[in-house]
Amino acid sequence: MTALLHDNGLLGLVLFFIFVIYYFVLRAPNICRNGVPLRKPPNTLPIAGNGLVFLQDRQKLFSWFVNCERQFGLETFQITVPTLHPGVVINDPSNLDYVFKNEGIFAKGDFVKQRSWDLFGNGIINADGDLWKAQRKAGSHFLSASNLRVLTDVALPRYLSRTIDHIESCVKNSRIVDLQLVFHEITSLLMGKMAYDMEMHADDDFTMAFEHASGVITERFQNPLWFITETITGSRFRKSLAIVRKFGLGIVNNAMDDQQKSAEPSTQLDDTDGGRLNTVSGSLIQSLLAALGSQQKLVADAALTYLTAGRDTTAQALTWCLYLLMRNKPAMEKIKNEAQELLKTNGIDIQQLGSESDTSSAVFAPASLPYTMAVFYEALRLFPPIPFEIRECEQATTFPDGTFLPEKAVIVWSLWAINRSKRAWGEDADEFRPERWIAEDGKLINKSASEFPVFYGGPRTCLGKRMAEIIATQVIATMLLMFEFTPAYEGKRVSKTSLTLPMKDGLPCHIKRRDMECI
Ligand code: HEM
Repeated sequence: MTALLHDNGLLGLVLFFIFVIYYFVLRAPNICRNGVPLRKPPNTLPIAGNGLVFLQDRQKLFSWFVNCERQFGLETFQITVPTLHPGVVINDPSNLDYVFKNEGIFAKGDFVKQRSWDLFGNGIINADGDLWKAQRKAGSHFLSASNLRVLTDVALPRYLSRTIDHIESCVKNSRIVDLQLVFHEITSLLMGKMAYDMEMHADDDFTMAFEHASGVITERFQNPLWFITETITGSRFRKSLAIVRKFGLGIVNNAMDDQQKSAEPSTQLDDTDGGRLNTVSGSLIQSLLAALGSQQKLVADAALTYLTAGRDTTAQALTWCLYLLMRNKPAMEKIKNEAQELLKTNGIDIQQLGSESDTSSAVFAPASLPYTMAVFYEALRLFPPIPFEIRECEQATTFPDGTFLPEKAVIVWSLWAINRSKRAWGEDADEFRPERWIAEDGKLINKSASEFPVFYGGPRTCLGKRMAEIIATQVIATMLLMFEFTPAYEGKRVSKTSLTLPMKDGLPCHIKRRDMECI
């Protein structure tokens, strides 16, 4: 088809569109519930279907999903997009639960894989079967309880202290600080050291290239003709991919060198902080190498997928969290008071906060900071780091609500819209109200994966939820005890096009050091 387009220009294009319309629109079967075709969103066009909706800017697309959720409620509705198999949008938790529990039926499928292949290849997010199992096992080892203890006791205090030094020097020089960059730097240092034994930074060439490539991959999900438009507009994308691939192979080569160097295991037990961190350093990439063998490209795909899964999502969640807090001073105060009380109860001197010898990490655990966790969860609700999910039916099936899905049907759900459902969250669903997460006994309310699917669910549930929660509580509590933040921008912030939810133009802030004597 592509050759035809190149050789015969306009004629090729016309034939191509006829083919598309015939194959994907006129031939497309209607999806039914109890024998009745599903309803379609208003303004669905005869041939273009809902294709134009998906070409819109992402904020408009988010709003479209929210409006549909408010109009259809739990009812599953049909969407059609030229070049795609028939699709449905789901909002009903019982359907979501069915998807989570039947991952053999609902796979990423060709639709997702074709678009994300250039960036993730066979990395865990795209992999099925044995390849998925091997990467999941390697990840479970990396995120074991003992490694997470090294994260809380050694790695996070170390990198947090470095970040605080950086913020303090900006404060002294009255410089504006981009908090998105700050959080990205913390998670880059953490993941770089613990997962790959590498020094990684938020503003290195690799990160910039990865961000650009992720934006282009997302556009592929919105633009049905991406494979044509990219031949014209894709030169920066191809350069970015080359940088990302080179970086991925670099991680693997380093790890292979380390493997050879440490072929003779040391018999000395090093129980210092540095020693404990060194035992974890590179543990993810080493487990991936052990699990996947020496296929360098595959190991590099796996490593890069873990990097975006863990580093970007967590940094973005923290960014939106601080964005919401700056608009809600009482919530900031409550976090500060909660953290301060905890330090007092445990006899920890507040003056040592943020130093290399800071021991607050031992007490700043998610379970001890319910209000801080409530704020984090409320930020995840309003700004889910993975705002959309797409799956494809590997075989025909029927949802619990009676919707029959033929093989290859595409299932879409928008976390952005589900998390703003007035039916599920009340009339104030659009508002930031962390208290909705606190039960009468003061503990955090637990929601099932299908009610609050930000970390996915079932066998493929997010492996790093605990890691993200630990990082969030420590970082938020420490930062709010030490500093006051006010926005250095006007109006609202929005996200930029990406597979995840980075904030467009960052989160520039004025920061003031709190007088710790007076706290
Ligand atoms: C707030 C932070 C985070 C959020 C909201 C989040 C959310 C998610 C979601 C929605 C998925 C399913 C993605 C899909 O398959 O389409 C996922 C998968 C995954 N996440 Fe997270 N994640 C977070 C942090 C982390 C961290 C810190 C790690 C650690 C490295 C991590 C590792 C993974 C892995 C390995 C998977 C793939 C699981 C599988 O397919 O078996 N995530 N995450």
